[in-house]
Amino acid sequence: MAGRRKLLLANQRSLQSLLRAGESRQFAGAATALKQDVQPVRPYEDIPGPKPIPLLGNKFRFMPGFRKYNFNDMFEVGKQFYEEFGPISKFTGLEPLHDMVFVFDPKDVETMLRNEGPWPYRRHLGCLEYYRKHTRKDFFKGVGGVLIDQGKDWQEARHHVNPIMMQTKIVEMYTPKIDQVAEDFTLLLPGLVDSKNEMPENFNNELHKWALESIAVVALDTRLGCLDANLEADSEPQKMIDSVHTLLIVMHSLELGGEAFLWRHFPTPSWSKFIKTIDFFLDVSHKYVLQAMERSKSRTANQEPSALERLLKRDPNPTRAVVMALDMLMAGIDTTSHSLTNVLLHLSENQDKQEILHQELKRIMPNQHAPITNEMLNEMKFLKACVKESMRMMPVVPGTMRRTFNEIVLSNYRIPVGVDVLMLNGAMSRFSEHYTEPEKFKPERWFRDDQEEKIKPFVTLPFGHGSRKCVGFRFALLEMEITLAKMVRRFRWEFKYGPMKYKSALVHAPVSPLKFTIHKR
Ligand code: HEM
Repeated sequence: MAGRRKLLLANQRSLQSLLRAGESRQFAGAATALKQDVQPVRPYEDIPGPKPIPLLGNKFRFMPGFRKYNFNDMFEVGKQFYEEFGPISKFTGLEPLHDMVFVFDPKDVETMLRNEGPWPYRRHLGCLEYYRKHTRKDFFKGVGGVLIDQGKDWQEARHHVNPIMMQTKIVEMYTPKIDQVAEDFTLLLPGLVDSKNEMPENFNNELHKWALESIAVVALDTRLGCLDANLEADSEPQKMIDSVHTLLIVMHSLELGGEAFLWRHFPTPSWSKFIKTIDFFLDVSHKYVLQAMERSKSRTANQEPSALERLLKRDPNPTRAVVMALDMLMAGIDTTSHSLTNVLLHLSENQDKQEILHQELKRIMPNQHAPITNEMLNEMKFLKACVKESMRMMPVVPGTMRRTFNEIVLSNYRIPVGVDVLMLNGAMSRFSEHYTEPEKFKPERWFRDDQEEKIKPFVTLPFGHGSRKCVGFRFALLEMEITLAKMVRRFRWEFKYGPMKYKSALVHAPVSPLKFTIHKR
């Protein structure tokens, strides 16, 4: 009895110190957890995880010969950590990186995300920050942008961008333009296949072109021309396409690969390529932003301004508009093209679901070539469910990360300030305690009236959550839904070379050749 009272007292004391340490509102979640659970809060040191060794910490685990954990596949790492250590684990000794805590319990995800504070901190790309804040500070003059800024600067940037990028009405204005890009892309498909109706090995590049052309419509207010036939090698669209390809490779090398940290000391080969490529991106974006500024001067009152013109209206500093355009190009290409690939793969593996989708599309789009409107999209319930289900099973961003800015209690462990909490929602979305038959592609589970499935919050978050959620998620969905509708309305898709292999780089990407077979309907 005395021992129990002691525990309760300790519990109350730790709760009081927690409440004293921060704003009481922010610990509401933790407080409820503590009241219900009489277990004393355990110290950070007790969280299980791979043991660091003197001098090298846990960094040796990335060296050849010591790779017990498969860091090339974040889903696999998640599974390995969960099976070895349980629902919470820590990965320390990674300096100069901060300690990481991996969580797999939706209650912890909720506590963390409800306590992320006014300026949620997500670890950002060091090479991009260095480029904007040091290498080219002549141009950026301290403007970092939503991708890399933190604190008040980040909040200020989102304050300008949210009312434009996150507003359904503005996003819906883009449907005809996004539809035109999707139409141009779909018309190219029959010309890409070989005599067996198979896509080429590098179909991935074609999808990148589509994603670049689509997001440029929003970010740069222009059609770049990436889908034009016979592009000259030194034409702007071809150079943009090549640059996207180069950036994806070199940024991975600078952030996670062989040159990570080295570039801070001397200009490594990837760093030099990175500067050359991103300077080109900067020049192109600057040019189109200046053109939009000119256009907006001659806009009449009855003409709707574009998203870029609205951004410039809210904040006439063109540097901010250029930075936002760059962020959209950096964050909106491979994410969208890989997500579309994944839906096509899931539909190829599940021909019965593809047929249900085809029937829905035939009903809503009796004329294959007629433009898709917002009203038609709203009717495409099964299509939307297919996209959601595919993103549950294979999200391109396997988890959400937040750095603690105050002490917090997760799974009854005290987490100190400055720890990167990685919420592995991708792995959680495949747990049978959260979904019935989680390994099965069942779009119907997303219907509200589905009797078998009651969707739990904080499990599946492919676009993140809260005030730092993906700023482009509405545009990403619009692009994917319109293009998928056209692709499945006109062709039956098959993939004969599965299972697809994946690799986690900056995003979790399909890496086997995308040799889809298409059959004209
Ligand atoms: C299917 C495609 C996409 C996926 C799965 C995706 C996913 C994500 C995720 C998970 C985050 C982090 C959210 C968080 O920390 O809570 C994010 C951030 C972001 N995304 Fe996306 N994204 C996609 C497409 C796009 C597009 C098309 C754009 C451009 C318009 C975009 C722009 C951004 C930006 C700028 C951020 C940083 C936001 C901030 O830190 O405030 N994304 N995205």
